[in-house]
Amino acid sequence: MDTQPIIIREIRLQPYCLPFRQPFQTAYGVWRDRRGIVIQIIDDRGRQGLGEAAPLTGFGMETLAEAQTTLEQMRDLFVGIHLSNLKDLWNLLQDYCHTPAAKHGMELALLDLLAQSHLSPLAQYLNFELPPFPTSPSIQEEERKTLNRGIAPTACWKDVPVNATVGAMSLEATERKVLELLGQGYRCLKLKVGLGDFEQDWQRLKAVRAIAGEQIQIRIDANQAWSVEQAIANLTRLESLHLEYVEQPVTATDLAGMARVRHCVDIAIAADESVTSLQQLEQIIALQAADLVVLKPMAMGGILATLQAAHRAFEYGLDVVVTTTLDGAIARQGALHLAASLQFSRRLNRACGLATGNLLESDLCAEFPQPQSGLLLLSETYGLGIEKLRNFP
Ligand SMILES: O=C(O)CCC(=O)c1ccccc1C(=O)O
Ligand SMILES: [Mg+2]
Repeated sequence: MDTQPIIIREIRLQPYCLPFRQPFQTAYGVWRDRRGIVIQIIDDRGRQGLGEAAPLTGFGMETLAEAQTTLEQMRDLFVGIHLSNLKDLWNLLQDYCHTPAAKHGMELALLDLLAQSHLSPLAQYLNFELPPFPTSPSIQEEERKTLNRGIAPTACWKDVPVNATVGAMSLEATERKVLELLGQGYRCLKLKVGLGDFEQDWQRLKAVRAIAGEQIQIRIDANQAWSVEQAIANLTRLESLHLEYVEQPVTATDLAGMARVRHCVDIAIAADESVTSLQQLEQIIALQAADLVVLKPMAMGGILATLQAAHRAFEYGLDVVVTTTLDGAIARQGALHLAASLQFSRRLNRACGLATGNLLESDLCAEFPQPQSGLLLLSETYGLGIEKLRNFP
């Protein structure tokens, strides 16, 4: 194994703008495109590491302009630096916590290089306990079946169960979308709610359960839209639909309110916007405000901080779901490697929110993994596994 340190020779920054296929609607409003910055690092041996910084409103992240400024500062400081391991990388970036998207992007490009220099896929590099990819098709088939039921009792990390993401849309459009997604083999659907009248959400969710049947998991995301009283009333009404969980029913900062909702309704509560740092996770634990946490590497300031938070959550008995922030292919691939490495530790056993690539009209690279039967497959390539960038605007 190549244990020589990597030496940063050049850092390139390239802004991008990727339109959504259809405007994506959440309780935050309508998103038409996704903007960010691609980070390309060349090391002394000519290898390329790729990262992506894409801040998003509502998750305590910096603005795009701030991310750009921070990345330019890093570019000027980091050329010539030697890195041998995760600890070096952690130390290099620990002062950049106030610009989580920029930190995420730089970290990911360096993780890509470190994993390549260790001749490992990133998921494996993140967790050296990981065995080589399972190669026997029979084993893979067995594991696939098990994963489709939402449990991962055997040591499989080659593919990750994912949920389909459905924006807030009309009843008819939701029904069409759900049929399409079930046809593609998804076993877990996540619907955005909380936009207008709860009556509309209720009709939509009832229709989705009727179409999907009881075997499909349905999770919903209110993106902070409800008051504590509304959340209790709405979720009580939804109990009969046997939802998997509700994400962020109330304001992110109202952890006591979220704890109250959790104690009043018979549906699992997931903290999302409420957890963008380890400190916030500790508060959620202290107040018993959630049953599980949704972790977004872009909002947490990188893969390593998310890994740390996930282990903390598991330690306290909270489930974890890794999701993207509707990013380009580079950041999605990073989140997928993280989810795979956590899945190997056998603690991550819920579908992750990583199947967001198809919401975008174009992407950062020509080819990226497509979910198959509700699973995202990892490639065996070293590092992040993205070889070729597309020419993007
Ligand atoms: O979880 C998913 O399916 C996709 C990720 C997602 O919904 C999301 C994407 C961008 C910003 C916020 C959120 C969210 O979960 O609230
Ligand atoms: Mg959410």
